Amino acid sequence: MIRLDVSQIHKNLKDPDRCFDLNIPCFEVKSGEKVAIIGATGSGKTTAMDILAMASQPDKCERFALAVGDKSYDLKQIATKPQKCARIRASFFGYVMQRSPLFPFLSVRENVTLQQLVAKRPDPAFIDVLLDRLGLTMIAGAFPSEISQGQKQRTAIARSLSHRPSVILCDEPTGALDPKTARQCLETIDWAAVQTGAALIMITHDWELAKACGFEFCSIQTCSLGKSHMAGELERRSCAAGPAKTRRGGDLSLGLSKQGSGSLVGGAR
Ligand SMILES: Nc1ncnc2c1ncn2[C@@H]1O[C@H](COP(=O)(O)OP(=O)(O)OP(=O)(O)O)[C@@H](O)[C@H]1O
Repeated sequence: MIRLDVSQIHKNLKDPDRCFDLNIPCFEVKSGEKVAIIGATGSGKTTAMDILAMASQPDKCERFALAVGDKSYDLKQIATKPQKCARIRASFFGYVMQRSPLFPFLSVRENVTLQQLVAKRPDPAFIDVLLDRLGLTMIAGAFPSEISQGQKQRTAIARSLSHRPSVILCDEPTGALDPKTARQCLETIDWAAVQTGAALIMITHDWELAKACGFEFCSIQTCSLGKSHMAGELERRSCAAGPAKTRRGGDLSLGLSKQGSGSLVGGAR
């Protein structure tokens, strides 16, 4: 059983002209669950995902815990120890970023293999399967400068799945792909999650595809706290308390907050 569980997370981003506050009051995802995070552009989805993937540290955090089998990890503590943090992240997390950079001097296959080596879980046969499912077998020996943007994106997906992570996080993984290839990729991500009983979290603007692949939706609500001060909030309640409820109930809807900022409201399927 895998369970990622966070509460009362806060992150502030600011520069001289503006400020953005992200809050995650409560978010939990378990083995076999597939959660699609949706929200208007700039609402804080990537900021939230970076924190959940341990790629960025929150400013405040009450609880940040990962359970894998009978072991549990206090990620709040681990995040303060860079070496241990890197080990846990490489072992348990697979993160497909919006634009995941590849090593330019390694081939497609070598880029994918590297993740397994870092996680100390070499499995060339599993790489063969991933390359095949993602339509990359023909270009396995090519270098990043010799392949298209969509092929780079699929290589990044293969890399993030290759070490059989416990938590798979994908930030718009199919953004650069045509509809057929996008579906093929999402099905592969889903398949890999099922193989390992992983928990799957994905940011997407493609609601139809996510719905077709059986994702549950979870939205980031935004509001304006001043002229140049925005805030975003992501919440998914404990499954023990029942399925996540919408603030306004029912299906996905797009509304406007009092201050006039976009607010996207979603809920359980
Ligand atoms: N250094 C900063 N100072 C102030 N605000 C920032 C800073 N960096 C980012 N932001 C703002 O934080 C908000 C959240 O950014 P984030 O990338 O998480 O949004 P997103 O929902 O993933 O957007 P998209 O859908 O366009 O990828 C945005 O409104 C962005 O402009």
